[in-house]
Amino acid sequence: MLENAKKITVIGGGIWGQTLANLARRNHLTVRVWSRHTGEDLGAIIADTDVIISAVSIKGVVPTIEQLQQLQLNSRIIIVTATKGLEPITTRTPFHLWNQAFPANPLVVLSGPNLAKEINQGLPAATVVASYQQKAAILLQKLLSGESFRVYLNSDPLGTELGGTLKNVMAIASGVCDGLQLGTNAKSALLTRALPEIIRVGTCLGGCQETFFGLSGLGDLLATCNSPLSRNYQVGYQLALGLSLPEVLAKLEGTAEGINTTEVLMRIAQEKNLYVPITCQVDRLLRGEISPQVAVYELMRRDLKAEFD
Ligand SMILES: NC(=O)C1=CN([C@@H]2O[C@H](COP(=O)(O)OP(=O)(O)OC[C@H]3O[C@@H](n4cnc5c(N)ncnc54)[C@H](O)[C@@H]3O)[C@@H](O)[C@H]2O)C=CC1
Ligand SMILES: O=C(CO)COP(=O)(O)O
Repeated sequence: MLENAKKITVIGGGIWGQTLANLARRNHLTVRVWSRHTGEDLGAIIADTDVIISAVSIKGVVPTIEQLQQLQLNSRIIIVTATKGLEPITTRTPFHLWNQAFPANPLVVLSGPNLAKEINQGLPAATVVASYQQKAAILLQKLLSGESFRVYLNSDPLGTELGGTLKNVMAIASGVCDGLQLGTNAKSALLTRALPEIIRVGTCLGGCQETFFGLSGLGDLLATCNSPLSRNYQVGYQLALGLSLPEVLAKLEGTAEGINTTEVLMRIAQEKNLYVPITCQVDRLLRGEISPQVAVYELMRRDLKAEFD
């Protein structure tokens, strides 16, 4: 089959990059993983590649793009971005950054409720590939789908990406909620109010409302806010147990993107005058300005309002 002849390069040797590489290998594709620590020549690796999957954390996106720009990337190569974060200087999403750097290349966003450890165990999961270039998304769908990994198509790359990015802030809040043992009512209220906050920001930044009700929005919100496997959830949970942020980060394996996303999102919200009450309390908590208990109190004592406005 044509798809089986495709060569894939995964950039980023963290757990998500390795997981995506394994999914492609299960489909008998030729996959190489490049990370800044391997010392291998990236130019030689991508010379005959058909697809580049970027699975670096947000702080690696600009350096990775700059490195590829020096290699004169062939415009037939499909670029896939799997990062969930906001670039701190420009406040842009990875989709914007990749699109600006390589406007001639087909660009696909991959995002969904995808806790890497579960996928590595072969447990069933679903994800979304979204692109303005439908052919590229369809190819990715074929390359990565398998018995335990179901890939859906979407034509809203920005909304797909923003769902996965913004829910990380809510996962921190959810970890706090569970760490403080606030109960099921509180957790349900938090997650239900988190979704309109995500939609308010996500649609303002260009995503379609419908996308946020799908796998990459509500789906990923539920996965990350309910699982101790989520690093973002762990940040909130450990803060609620009384650890300081540096203490939490010293123990954390891998990247909790929600910490940076909260800070960037606060700047976006201030600039665009967006109402983001949950993000605001997470921000103050991460800055060490308030305790987890005060964050809850502040959310509960806000002015009373209509549910939908
Ligand atoms: N772990 C998971 O379950 C999932 C993670 N993601 C997203 O994928 C991205 C990567 O996540 P993980 O692999 O879990 O994180 P990780 O912390 O395990 O790996 C991060 C990777 O980014 C690279 N990197 C960091 N800074 C860099 C720089 N300045 N230059 C070049 N490379 C750099 C690191 O070398 C490493 O390969 C994050 O945005 C995360 O939100 C998305 C879906 C699932
Ligand atoms: O995005 C994820 C699951 O979809 C991974 O969550 P964490 O980055 O919080 O571990």
